[in-house]
Amino acid sequence: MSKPLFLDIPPLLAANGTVHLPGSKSISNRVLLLAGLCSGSTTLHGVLDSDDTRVMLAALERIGCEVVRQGTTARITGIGGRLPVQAVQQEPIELFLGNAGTAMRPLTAALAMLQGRFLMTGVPRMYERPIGDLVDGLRQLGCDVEYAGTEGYPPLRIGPRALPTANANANANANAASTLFAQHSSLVRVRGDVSSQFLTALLMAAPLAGHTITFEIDGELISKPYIAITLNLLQRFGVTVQRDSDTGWKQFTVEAGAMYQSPGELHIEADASSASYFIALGAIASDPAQGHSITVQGVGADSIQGDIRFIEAAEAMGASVSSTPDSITIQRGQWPLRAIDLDCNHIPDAAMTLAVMALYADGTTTLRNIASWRVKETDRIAAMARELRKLGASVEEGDDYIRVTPPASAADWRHASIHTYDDHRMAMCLSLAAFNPASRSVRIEDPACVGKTFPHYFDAYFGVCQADPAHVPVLCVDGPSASGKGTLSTHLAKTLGYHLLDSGALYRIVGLAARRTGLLQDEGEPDAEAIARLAASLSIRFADGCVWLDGEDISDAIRTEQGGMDASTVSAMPAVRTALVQLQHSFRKAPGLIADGRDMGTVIFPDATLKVFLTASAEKRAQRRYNQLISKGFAARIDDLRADLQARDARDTSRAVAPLQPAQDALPLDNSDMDVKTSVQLVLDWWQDRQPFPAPEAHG
Ligand SMILES: Nc1ncnc2c1ncn2[C@@H]1O[C@H](COP(=O)(O)OP(=O)(O)OP(=O)(O)O)[C@@H](O)[C@H]1O
Ligand SMILES: Nc1ccn([C@H]2C[C@H](O)[C@@H](COP(=O)(O)O)O2)c(=O)n1
Repeated sequence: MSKPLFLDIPPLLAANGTVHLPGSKSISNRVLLLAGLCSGSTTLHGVLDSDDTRVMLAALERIGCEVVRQGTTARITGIGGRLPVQAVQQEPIELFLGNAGTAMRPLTAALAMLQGRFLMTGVPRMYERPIGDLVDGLRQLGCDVEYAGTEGYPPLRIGPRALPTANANANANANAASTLFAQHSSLVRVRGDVSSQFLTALLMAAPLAGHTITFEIDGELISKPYIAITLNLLQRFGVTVQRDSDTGWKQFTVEAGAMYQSPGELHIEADASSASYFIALGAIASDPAQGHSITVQGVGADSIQGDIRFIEAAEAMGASVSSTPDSITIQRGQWPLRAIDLDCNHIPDAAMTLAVMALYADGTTTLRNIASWRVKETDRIAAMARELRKLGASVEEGDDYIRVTPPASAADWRHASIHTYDDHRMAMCLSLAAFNPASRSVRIEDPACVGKTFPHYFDAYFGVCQADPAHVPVLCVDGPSASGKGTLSTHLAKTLGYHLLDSGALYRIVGLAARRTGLLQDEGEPDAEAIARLAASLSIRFADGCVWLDGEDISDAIRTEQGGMDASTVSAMPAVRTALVQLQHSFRKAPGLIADGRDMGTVIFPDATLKVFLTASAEKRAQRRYNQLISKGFAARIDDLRADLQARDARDTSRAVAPLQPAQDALPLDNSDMDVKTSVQLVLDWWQDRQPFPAPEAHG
């Protein structure tokens, strides 16, 4: 199945718990490149695993670095400031960099300083993000960078940098050329008011020039904290950047002889911009009166990231925050939040979160000096204004500011389907709108876009959010054995981003445990009360697609036909059914639940949003089960399987408690002649019909 089209977030009530954040994107991509330019190996711990770092790693491998990844640790063996011979060739090497500005800009600068040929490409939005000022800066250094599409924008074609000898194009002559170059110095003028990434890129590449370079900033340098990260990390890789004595932000000099030196090992702190969503979450929904708080691990008071100053802005809006060197704890302080008027130039990315916090403020919030929003993953000022209006807010936007007035009253909040513009930050910060006082659910379109920096964002978010169970939507799939409930339910859960309850597995586990302990035997009447006590005491865990009982993976053990019959036997015991009710209810958590079984719609979740009763002819079901077993290498006889299915159906249907039968309000679905894809789509259409949002449009 393709990427989920949307994620519906039910109304949320409160937030409490601890979140472990992924590594910083800004630091990860900088240190990956620096490690790639060094000699020798550098081991980086806590590397962000996301779209943007993946394109950087792939590019490093293509230019000749050795990359070994294990979890969040990466060992990079760098090229030592010089391309390996195989990378110096006539045909350009294409490097696809997606929509990763933190890869496109610094890689362009570094590669342009070297002696190879490259074609720097990306997604269509990347071709709308200006890069002309960086290219101008590189050309001042003798770099050969051409626009392969529109002037001023990627894609870019890079050729060997001109060196001051007659035949300096060859890598072999680079030593002689750089000796000559060391006697030179360059003054490069760089615009500072569009993106600080241009200066970052030039500074990181400067040691490759082989001579002294002074960068002079034209205009006011924006996003200075990002330059501070660059300077800090360059220092850790042995490169000192000298700064002007006036403000420190007008002139930067990298001396000839500066050379990258691997620090050997480096730990990357968690992403401060990603922390902003959880800082805001704490401020909005962690009520100290209920003993609630949100703790963010991995980034804190010692952070080198500029976005850590989001804390000050959140405090200005009323958050109560305390920090350790590597953690932040947040609770609700003033409520409603306080409206603010803030220059956000120092926290451009995290400031988007303030725009959503503004929905919960006591007046109009103005965020200023955010012109850079317009050239990010999308035009974030326009996008934010449009989406906040959908929720019921009044929004004024200017070239470099946004002004947000919350909905006048609870009744003015709207159900909104939030378009995310392939922008991870739009998806993450707008998820906070689900705490609205009108208990409106919020649809986040294309939720997978968070993969750019925080692939497991929604797991982390729902892991600390609480909802009234009555508000958590449930979709029940009941029906006889082998009708395809599990298959359908798994696809639905994946597509809707919901939790999955395989209630049959619970009865199978009880059956297995009862047989293992001798409480269930082929002969004699089993002691139902003893089996119910056993059921209540079991330590069951569903994780990583497996079923665990007391630490043992029993996924296969419960799937035998004997397991099915034992499950059917214990499931007919009223005491066993009662013992499992609470456990089944505990699966009902935000954002929603797909419940697969026999009595999901009739007994366990009678208030479910949608109930499907799935059937298929006994013949088809036996055939499917047969195929299933044979494909797993088990011996099977179709006649036996049909007989077992019919015996199980008879027992499940005729038992006194919670028999297998359609709920009165269930929609029947006979999939005897329907493939999986069609039945999944049909149920999704039924589901969509019951949502307050318009049907989504497919996206690429
Ligand atoms: N619509 C369908 N068309 C064809 N095959 C299907 C369809 N739905 C499911 N199947 C196949 O039928 C087999 C049984 O499906 P599944 O395990 O999902 O059934 P089930 O109802 O959950 O069974 P049980 O109640 O025993 O757990 C699987 O191999 C599955 O791939
Ligand atoms: N809600 C449920 C789910 C399952 N059972 C029983 C009936 C089945 O024969 C047995 C195994 O279920 P399966 O894994 O095949 O779906 O468990 C039930 O009574 N109520």
